[in-house]
Amino acid sequence: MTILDRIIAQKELELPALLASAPNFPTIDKVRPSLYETLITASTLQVISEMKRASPSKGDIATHIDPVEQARQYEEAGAACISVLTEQAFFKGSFEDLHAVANAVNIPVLCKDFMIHEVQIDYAKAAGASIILLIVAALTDEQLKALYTYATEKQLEVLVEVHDTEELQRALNIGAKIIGVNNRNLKTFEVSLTTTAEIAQHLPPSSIAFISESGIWNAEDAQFVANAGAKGVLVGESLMVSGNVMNSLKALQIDIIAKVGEKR
Ligand SMILES: O=C(O)c1ccccc1NCC(=O)[C@H](O)[C@H](O)COP(=O)(O)O
Repeated sequence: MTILDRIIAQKELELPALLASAPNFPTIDKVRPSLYETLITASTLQVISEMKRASPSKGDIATHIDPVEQARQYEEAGAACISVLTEQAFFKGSFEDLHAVANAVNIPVLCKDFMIHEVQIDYAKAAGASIILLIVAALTDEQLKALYTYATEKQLEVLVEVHDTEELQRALNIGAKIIGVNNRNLKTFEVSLTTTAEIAQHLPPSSIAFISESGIWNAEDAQFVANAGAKGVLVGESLMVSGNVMNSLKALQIDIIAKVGEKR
């Protein structure tokens, strides 16, 4: 069984409890900017900054950090979006973290979880997310389409995550507008930024907002994925352990103005 299989099995175990109750978070009444619009109009690499306490590949990363304080620093440093890991068993996150962060900031907020059922999207929305993640590798084509449609009908944006060209095609088939390449192989934990460069070559010349996820530590990494065509990066561990969020995040916001005729 791969780690992704184990996480999905855990999600299936948790579904009955979610289905048996309704989300009960105080309403957050905020109109957030569209991440998609921010990405396709940006002239600097946009940073989606993640609140990540722990992970299956690294164990505990930063369990002591307060999500609201971290989120405020991300927003102040110019993050385009805040990703909040809500998965509990493997990442030590929660919908409560998501709600607290969504309440504290005005930028887009991504519910980073392993979605397999509409009820999880209901919880994400109720907790204040403006974006959800769908991982192609975790879903059948039917599930992917159904969850994508369900989320967009609820006025949520959707980040569709892929790791190879076959998954990219499946994301394109459902009309995904924001596509993230995860540089981390969720089956082996191997991280390689060349995954972004390889998959970018298969992107159609269209207005897809293309993001590179995982393994981004410094300006050199940011430059590498920007050269491959990324408009944004999703960054967790390096910002969680940096000790200076402002400097670390700003270092990633490199210039990405495309030359005339160049495909980005
Ligand atoms: O991070 C993991 O170990 C992991 C394992 C299995 C499934 C997902 C996993 N991470 C989720 C993510 O996609 C990352 O948190 C995110 O892209 C940020 O990555 P990083 O900057 O390398 O912390």
